[in-house]
Amino acid sequence: MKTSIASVCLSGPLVDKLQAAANAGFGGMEIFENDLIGAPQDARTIGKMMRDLGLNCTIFQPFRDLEGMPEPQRSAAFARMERKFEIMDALDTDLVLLCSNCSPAALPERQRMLDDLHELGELAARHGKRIGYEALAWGRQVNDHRDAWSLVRDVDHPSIGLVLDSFHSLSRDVPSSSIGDIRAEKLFFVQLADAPRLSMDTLSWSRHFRVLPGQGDWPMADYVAAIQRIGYDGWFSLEIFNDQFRAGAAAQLAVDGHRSLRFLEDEAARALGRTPVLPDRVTAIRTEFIEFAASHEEAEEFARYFRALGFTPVARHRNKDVTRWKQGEINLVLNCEPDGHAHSYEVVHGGSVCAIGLSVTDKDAALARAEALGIERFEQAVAPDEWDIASLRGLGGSLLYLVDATRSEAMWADEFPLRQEQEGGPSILTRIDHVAQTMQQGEFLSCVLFYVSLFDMGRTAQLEIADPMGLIYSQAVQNADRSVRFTLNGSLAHQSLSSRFIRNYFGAGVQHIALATDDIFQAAEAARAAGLPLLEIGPNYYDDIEARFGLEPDMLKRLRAANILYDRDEQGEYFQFYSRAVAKRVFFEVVERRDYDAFGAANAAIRLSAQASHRGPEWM
Ligand SMILES: O=C(O)c1ccc(O)c(O)c1
Ligand SMILES: [Mg+2]
Repeated sequence: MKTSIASVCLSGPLVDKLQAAANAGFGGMEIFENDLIGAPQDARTIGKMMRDLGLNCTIFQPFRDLEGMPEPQRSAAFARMERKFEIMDALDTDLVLLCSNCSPAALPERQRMLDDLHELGELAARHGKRIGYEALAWGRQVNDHRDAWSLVRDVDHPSIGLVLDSFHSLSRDVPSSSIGDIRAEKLFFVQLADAPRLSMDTLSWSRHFRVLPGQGDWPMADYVAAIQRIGYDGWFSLEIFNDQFRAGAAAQLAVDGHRSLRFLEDEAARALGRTPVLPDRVTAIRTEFIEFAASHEEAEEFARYFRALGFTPVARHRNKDVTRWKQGEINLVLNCEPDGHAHSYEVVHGGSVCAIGLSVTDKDAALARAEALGIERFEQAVAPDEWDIASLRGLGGSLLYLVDATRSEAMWADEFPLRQEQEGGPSILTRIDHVAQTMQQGEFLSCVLFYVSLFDMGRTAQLEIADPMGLIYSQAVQNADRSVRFTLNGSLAHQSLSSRFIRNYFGAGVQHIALATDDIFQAAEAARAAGLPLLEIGPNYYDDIEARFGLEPDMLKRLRAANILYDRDEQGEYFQFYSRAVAKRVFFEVVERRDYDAFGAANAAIRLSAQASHRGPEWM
């Protein structure tokens, strides 16, 4: 796939955009006229810079309001176009994007539009240029690619072709099967953007909420497959207007953009029954371990929490100051080493989760896919007798370890041979239910793409959760059997819990870990008896759920006594309680699911309120 990105997607001065796109591996860039107008370099210099960076100028855009205009606007538009051809010569592109007319003056006369496009084709041909005609979703007369195609087809001029833009097609639910009617040699250019499903006018939606393929809700692979099926082999170019991206780092967006196109190319190849271009998406079997980095002092506090939650320190690492805590299937690793990644992480963030270990069906295939997606590997020195566990750079500088599921037992036995205490009695907590990661709002979409492009995971809808100090956005990524789930949270509000976490923590990271039990009441009682500091829930909540769910008095009493939150939907019931935060950074949740698949979103606001009452130096 020939990959391009529009200059408008990226933040910063034009030359920085060029550099970011080239570094990320794009073969071309669409130059937006405003980016050029604002640049201190002239068009010829920009054109030369692009060539030096190996970037094609794939299209110059946008040109507006030409076809079907009355005089004198009509002649003025043609004269304006002729001037643009000079800029295109300097930029070294022969293609200009003509948006369907949005002017109130545009006349609803098809023959006039055909005549104008034909005359434009003649003008362009004289200058060695081509015109790509794009139906904007809010165009005055033409707002559907089928109508744009019928004009292009009937004008039948070699210099007049079509531009498809997934936003305009999919925001109006134009069926992708209609692309089958388009002749490949008349399709001059393709622009791609995904978007969340929103109900708003198409112009506002388009100009503020476009996202990268894979970050939104649309069937992008079907769209691309339909285009490839007709034999198109030209550019696929990201055109993402997004307020967050404009405020973010160009380098990161360019890397994510390139990743999104690789992912999409692979999905489209699979949809077409062609040879995939990437190794299969990685099947994560379970969250094998959570690794905490801590100073000796903070390690004691973590250890108190682990004990109170029912964990036992079962073994120590063969060479290192690292302890394996275990309960049921759950492994927590507490790392107090004086150097290495965990230590560096601890120095920056304080005692916290520095790594997550996932067991996967095929670690080598996982690494190959990660590499093809431009996901950075992490390597550090290992002693000759230690396992070199493969790891990737995850969120906020933390690590994501990948272990072959068939070898995980051998890994534990080899790496942690020094027995400590015996695990006693049946485990109350059985497995890791989900891991909650908090990040800046600007990192959110990048993180979603990381998980869904690498792993065989889907996304839930994005939810808005009311924190007493502002909205928090939350979304989960999870695999089909729900054995691995991450919830992602971000907020723009300065004083929301998410934002305070990021400030206090110096970056994005794991904010809480949810552990599953088959008996929430037993788990809550055991935690209380063991002295786990619990998050207390106010009385009004219990009055509310009594009224909402018609709970039996006895059940209500038990929930209230144990600070357990409750939810119910059409499928089942959910029970949850929370610890206070260890070292003011990370807290634990215990959940029992009874045929329930969600995360208790209605309770999140209650939890946030309870935590907000611990603001100040004791802020969670
Ligand atoms: O929002 C716009 O005006 C606009 C301009 C150019 C495009 O290619 C497009 O898809 C939208
Ligand atoms: Mg477009």
